[in-house]
Amino acid sequence: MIAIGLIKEGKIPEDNRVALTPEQCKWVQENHKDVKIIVQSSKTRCFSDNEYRKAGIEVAESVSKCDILLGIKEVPVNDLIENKTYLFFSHTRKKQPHNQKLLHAILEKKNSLIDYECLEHEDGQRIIGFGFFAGVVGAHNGIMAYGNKTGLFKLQRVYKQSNLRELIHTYFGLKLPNIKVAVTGSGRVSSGVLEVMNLLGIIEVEPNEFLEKRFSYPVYVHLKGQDLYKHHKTGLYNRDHFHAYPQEYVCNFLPYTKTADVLLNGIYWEEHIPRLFSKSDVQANDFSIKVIADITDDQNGSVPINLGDQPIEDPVYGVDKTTLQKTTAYQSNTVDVMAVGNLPNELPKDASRYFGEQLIKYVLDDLLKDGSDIITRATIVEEGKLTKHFEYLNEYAAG
Ligand SMILES: NC(=O)c1ccc[n+]([C@@H]2O[C@H](COP(=O)([O-])OP(=O)(O)OC[C@H]3O[C@@H](n4cnc5c(N)ncnc54)[C@H](O)[C@@H]3O)[C@@H](O)[C@H]2O)c1
Repeated sequence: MIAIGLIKEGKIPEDNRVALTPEQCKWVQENHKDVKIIVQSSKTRCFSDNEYRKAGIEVAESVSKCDILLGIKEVPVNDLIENKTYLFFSHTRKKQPHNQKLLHAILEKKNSLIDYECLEHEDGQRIIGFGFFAGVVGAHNGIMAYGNKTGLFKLQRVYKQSNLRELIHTYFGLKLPNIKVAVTGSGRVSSGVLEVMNLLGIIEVEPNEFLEKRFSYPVYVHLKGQDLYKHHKTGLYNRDHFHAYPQEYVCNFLPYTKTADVLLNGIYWEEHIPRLFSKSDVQANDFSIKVIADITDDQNGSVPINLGDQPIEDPVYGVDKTTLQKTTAYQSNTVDVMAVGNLPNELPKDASRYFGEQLIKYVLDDLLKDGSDIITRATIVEEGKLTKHFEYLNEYAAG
């Protein structure tokens, strides 16, 4: 018998998502007779202890009897139990300083660590992620902020709805003004954004139409890599080349800053990738963007006026167009920025259900059997030792 524990999230602020919903736990137990799931009691999880009990799942204060422990966010060092296999987002593979002690403790306590972020299909596509729901919530919040700023319409908060279906109901009867929305990115975040565009009845137009035409109804343009970047010499875009040599590319986004009202940003960004625009572009008289939902959410990243994160309850701040300093949102001289690092927590039940589905489909069988290439590539630590793929973390983990 293999015992799997769903751990109570210990990171502050506490995450309300979970790796398997009550229904999914029930399904796993019914379809894997050799598996028992124990849920660690939690008052803040999006599914209550009682919902698990009703599904026939044991709820307990401790999961120390379990072999495999599933969490979401980083496990506090003092909560780590020795000799267990943990799965969670450890945020250690880029040597993040704030998690150095955690990796060190995992080695000391002879744990194994499989990081969800490193679970990838053969072609490098990530198996598990919450991007779609970040896109849904971020797009909603961006359009909501535009409504708040202009007073033209009012959208409700996502986290006050119990799930995505209920959120969709709140869109009934809503008539948006003829705004122009620029959507960037081609991953899961942007697919969540496009879902909301369609649900809100915002119509897709081509880049040239978006730049040149006026519309009497709300429109959006979807800008992917090939629309956003070109090689500084050849003027061409090649995806693999761009990923390898982003510093050789320039960004074509500037004209959109002079016609869009809202930017919903979902591109992948890292240091050498050109930014969408520069800080000083915001000061130009013809900078037309009033609201930016920076769903990607890198401080001073693709959106250079991302001046840091906000909590879910208060997601938007203003950036003064003259001083470029953070200020109160929704003033006449501000570009209003929505920047939240845990957007999927506004739709925790849907996000958890999706997460569990991917886990069951692509990971669980391998985890219960002898492992697989997917599991091997995502295993950072095995029984207290860094694996071959992650030996580069040696110094970091020792510190
Ligand atoms: N604010 C939040 O709560 C939140 C939640 C989830 C994701 N995010 C962030 O949003 C961004 C997009 O996430 P996603 O889930 O859409 O990602 P994804 O992995 O689904 O898609 C990323 C896209 O970027 C491209 N890409 C991958 N590697 C690249 C590289 N080296 N250079 C350029 N492009 C590359 C991929 O081809 C893909 O189209 C990420 O930065 C992610 O961290 C934020």
